[in-house]
Amino acid sequence: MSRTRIKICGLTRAEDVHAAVEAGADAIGLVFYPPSPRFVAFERAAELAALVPPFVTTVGLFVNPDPAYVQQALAQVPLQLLQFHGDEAEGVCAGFGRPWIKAARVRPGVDLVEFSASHPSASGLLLDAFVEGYGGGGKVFDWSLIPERLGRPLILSGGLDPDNVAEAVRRVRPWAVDVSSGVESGKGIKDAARIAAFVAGVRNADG
Ligand SMILES: O=C(O)c1ccccc1NCC(=O)[C@H](O)[C@H](O)COP(=O)(O)O
Repeated sequence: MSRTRIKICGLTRAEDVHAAVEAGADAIGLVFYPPSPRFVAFERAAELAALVPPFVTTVGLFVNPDPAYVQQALAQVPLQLLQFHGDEAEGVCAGFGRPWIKAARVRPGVDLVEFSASHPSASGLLLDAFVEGYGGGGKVFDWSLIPERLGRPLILSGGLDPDNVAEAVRRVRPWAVDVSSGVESGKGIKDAARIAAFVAGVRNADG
């Protein structure tokens, strides 16, 4: 079994990028959704992305973006992967010539098999809890709603933190986990000790 990959999302400060990389994160997420408290403008995002070493992936997160806005981001920030966290259709997500993942906002009644089938060229599916305001809500969803086979890499998110991530990894065995608020001391302010504890929890579950 390969190790569980780890993405730390919603970074806004240089010290948080360093903390994530030092702790062993595989990816960092930059939020390009202006209403979010974790939003970063392109200039700032480019500064943060410049701190990311080779073999750590920089992910750009969008919510129902105007395609021109995504193109601007790609022109100004070295993003290796796009994350669509709204209601974007396959045709929109696939239109940028970059690998992308699609977030499903999970609540009872959501058909994840159908959701997966309707985004066939996504590199992976990120499962997040349904919250008002799209994401980063720190809410856990019922993991038993995840079907046995979704046919593509699964990124588990939604309310993960240093205390519950080991159990989440053991129960779901996702390809990767994604965390934002669970490693924060305030909205958009990451806590280095919590990031390190989160990574340790994942490694503990990996065995
Ligand atoms: O972080 C935000 O503010 C945000 C806003 C709109 C859509 C998505 C957003 N964040 C998503 C994430 O940070 C993660 O991919 C994931 O949802 C985990 O969030 P959390 O439950 O806070 O750990």
